[in-house]
Amino acid sequence: MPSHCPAQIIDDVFRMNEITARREVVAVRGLKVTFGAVKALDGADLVIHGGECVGLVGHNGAGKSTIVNVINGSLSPHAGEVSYGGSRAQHGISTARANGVRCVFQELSLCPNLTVNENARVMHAELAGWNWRTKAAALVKQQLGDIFPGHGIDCDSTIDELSIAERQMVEIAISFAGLNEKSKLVILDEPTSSLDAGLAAQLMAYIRKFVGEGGSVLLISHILGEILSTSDRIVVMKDGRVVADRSAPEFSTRSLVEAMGNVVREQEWLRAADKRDGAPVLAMPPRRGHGLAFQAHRGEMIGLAGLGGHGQTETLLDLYLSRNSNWWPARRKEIAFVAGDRSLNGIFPLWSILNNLSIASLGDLSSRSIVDHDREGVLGNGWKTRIEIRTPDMENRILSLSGGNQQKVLFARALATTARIVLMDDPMRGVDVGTKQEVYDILRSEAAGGRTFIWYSTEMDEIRLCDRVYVFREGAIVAELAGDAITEKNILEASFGAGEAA
Ligand SMILES: Nc1ncnc2c1ncn2[C@@H]1O[C@H](COP(=O)(O)OP(=O)(O)OP(=O)(O)O)[C@@H](O)[C@H]1O
Repeated sequence: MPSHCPAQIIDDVFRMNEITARREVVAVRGLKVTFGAVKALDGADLVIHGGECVGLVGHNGAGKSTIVNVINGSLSPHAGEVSYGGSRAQHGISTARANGVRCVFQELSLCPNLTVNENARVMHAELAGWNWRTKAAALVKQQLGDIFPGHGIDCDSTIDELSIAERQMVEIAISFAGLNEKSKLVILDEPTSSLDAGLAAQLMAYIRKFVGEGGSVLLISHILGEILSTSDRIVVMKDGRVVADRSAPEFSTRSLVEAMGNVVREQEWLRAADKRDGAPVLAMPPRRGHGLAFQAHRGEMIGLAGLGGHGQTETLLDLYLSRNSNWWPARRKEIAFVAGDRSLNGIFPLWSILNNLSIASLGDLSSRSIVDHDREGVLGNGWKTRIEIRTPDMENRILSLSGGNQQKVLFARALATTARIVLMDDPMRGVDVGTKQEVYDILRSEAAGGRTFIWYSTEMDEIRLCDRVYVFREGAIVAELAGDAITEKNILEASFGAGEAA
């Protein structure tokens, strides 16, 4: 066996890394995909090399998920080329998988009635043989621990027993895991949409480790901070085309927003004066008999903060039920709800976009139980323009919309009602920066007009927009912050219970 001096070994390692880095993992060129009148991809090019994290950004409906569906083999382009590892092969899901392409979809795709370990078996056919359960359990446990140390997920639970954040964590872990062969390219479409800041940071750190070891990641996110901090290269899409493709340090938040075709707004969010005069419009005693009570006043924007899954969604549901009967629906609802898990609780998948939007306003749009379809159409077109729902026709099926555009419909459904209180369960999941700015303005003006918003958000920037914030820990409210006391530091301290021991 030849002996090598240490310098030579280091040289070899460097050379190997360079070869890996230049290796083309996936390349798509001149892709065209149309859905009826919509050009989802209009000549898009994208090349991903070994050992790099490519950030992919663009407005809702820009074509990001469509390009992903072509890369993972589930959608055949109408024109263009797809190659894996530098060579063209027959396009399809099995070719993509054989070339190490794994994908975490925006709409999570785990089987809800199977356990975590059984889902791993579905995704990894190589987990075969009489002891596949033991192998699956070891694989998932190890991968979850590597990405999300201290996760606390029981892998024998069925998926429907897990929170939306835990489901997202499981799907991410299963995609990175490899029994015989590691994944070469992991595509993450909005991977942090349901993760709180701590879990998102763990994932970003793992992505850097994975690409450092030669793997590749295509990271799609509307949270520009994580794109800028984690990617080596950033690709910007607009209307089905790639409009910018540069190394990450060449971008700033401003230049990214501009490249996406949005105008950067500098204006400061001025918090309104304290609105806690008069009787609260909504109140709830301390949850589980401990912690603080909840109160909301007319025109207040109240944030629910804390680590994900600590009782925020349950509080929203309790508040909703406190004003709604399950068995006798009110004609005019006092309270509207924007659901967090859009595919599970939000959209009616077989209905049109318009019907999905108007469903909560039918009482207002009808007389003698007959819906006035002209007024319904006006309502739909008004919101289509107001928050830019990208579709040629509101009569199209809701599933023809991109994920972010579906989310806008859910948002419009609640805002279009006459309800004076709006509960929002992380409603901006997957919504692009430009639209977010529009929506923040709408919220601000509606609150000034006396509407009350109760807003659970996993994004610190959104929590900072609120007048008052309740921080949750272990199912109860542990802190109340108002005005200038709403800072990331105070929220984190309350979330982790820092300072209590002191
Ligand atoms: N199955 C479909 N039927 C009809 N139109 C579709 C279908 N899938 C996607 N589209 C359209 O193709 C365009 C691109 O959608 P895509 O999902 O790729 O956007 P995206 O950039 O991923 O958006 P988002 O940020 O909201 O996820 C959109 O206009 C969408 O409405």
